[in-house]
Amino acid sequence: MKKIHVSASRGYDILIGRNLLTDAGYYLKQVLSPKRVCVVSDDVVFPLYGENVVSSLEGAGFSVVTFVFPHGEPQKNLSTVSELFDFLVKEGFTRTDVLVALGGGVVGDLTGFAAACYLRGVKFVQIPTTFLAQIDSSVGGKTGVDIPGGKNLVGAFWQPSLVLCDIATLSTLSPDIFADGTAEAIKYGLIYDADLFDVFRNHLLEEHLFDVVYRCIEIKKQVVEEDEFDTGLRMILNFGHTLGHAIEKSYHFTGITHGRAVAVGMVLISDACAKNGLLSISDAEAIRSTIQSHGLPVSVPLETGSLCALCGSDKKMDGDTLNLIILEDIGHAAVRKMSLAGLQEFMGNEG
Ligand SMILES: NC(=O)c1ccc[n+]([C@@H]2O[C@H](COP(=O)([O-])OP(=O)(O)OC[C@H]3O[C@@H](n4cnc5c(N)ncnc54)[C@H](O)[C@@H]3O)[C@@H](O)[C@H]2O)c1
Ligand SMILES: O=C(O)C(=O)C[C@@H](O)[C@H](O)[C@H](O)COP(=O)(O)O
Ligand SMILES: [Zn+2]
Repeated sequence: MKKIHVSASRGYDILIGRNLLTDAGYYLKQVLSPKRVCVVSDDVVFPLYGENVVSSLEGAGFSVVTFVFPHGEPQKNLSTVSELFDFLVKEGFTRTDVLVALGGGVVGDLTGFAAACYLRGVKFVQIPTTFLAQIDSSVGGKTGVDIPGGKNLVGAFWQPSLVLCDIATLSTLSPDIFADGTAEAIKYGLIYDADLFDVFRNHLLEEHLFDVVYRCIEIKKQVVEEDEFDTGLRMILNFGHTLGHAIEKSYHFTGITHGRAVAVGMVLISDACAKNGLLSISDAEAIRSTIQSHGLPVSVPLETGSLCALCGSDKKMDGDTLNLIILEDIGHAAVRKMSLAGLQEFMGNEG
């Protein structure tokens, strides 16, 4: 097992290993001493891993209740959060009790947001079970839900108290859901680490899975420690997300997953960077073919112009100015300020 510590407004450890779920109670007890724990999960993950986690927590002396909701992005909304609040009140949860998010990014984002708000803040633990959640969403404290107006538009920065990253849980993922995580892992290579990108370009992920998970978390830790509240460097983690989120919103958060939408967003922006002379054409081609070769889409049947028009609700807007994440080279991202009309032009649309 390896450990990464994140120093943030509230510091915490990320434990990365295999078969950690069985000892979840032990690890939780090292950092927290609640009377009660609420395990929040979805209806796919809980039948697979819920019993193991609950019995480990009970074995460590915690009193455990469970809140399980239907899986999928459309459930990452205020109505599910409200049901969770009602459940916690009914169960008499107090400020010293703890929420445990067992699942993918949907469960983690929603549980973290509920933890940030319930009684003005209770502690929570992340037990991510998708590739995406292990390398990205469980780390860094961005929590939140979607509203019809846009992706993750309601949320809070609320760091977990512990992250248990059990690589063994990835064995039950379908190839499609695994590929969603690959999109975010490729993102880290593109924005921060050209050698990491080469792992994907050369199809070495399977044999280096543990190292890739570790490296992605390490990159996220470094970025978050420098800019926890997303006012500068952290924006690079949003590479491909401005258009990706617009795609998700166009599909009303159903029919395309976050990882796939980000994959398309990264290809569209890389191509635009090449057209605008910021990135070489050969790099843009390598990005497209690498993403495609990992079972991810590189286009959607939507007009880029209409996607750009949806970018006004991007959280990187500053008044009328968008902070767009661009690539200057594989491994090097930058922030470029532009208006929404400028974005249309950058993408090769006149409006
Ligand atoms: N907070 C952040 O920093 C951050 C970062 C990236 C993404 N996100 C968010 O994460 C969400 C996407 O997360 P995701 O891709 O994990 O999707 P998800 O949580 O919807 O999980 C995908 C599917 O996999 C199933 N699943 C989960 N673990 C499994 C396992 N071990 N075996 C079999 N099935 C399993 C789930 O039930 C679900 O049906 C999006 O809402 C995105 O906005 C947040
Ligand atoms: O942690 C971050 O910062 C990220 O941008 C990671 C992204 O992969 C993630 O999808 C995040 O939720 C997007 O942030 P948002 O602020 O645009 O909602
Ligand atoms: Zn993302």
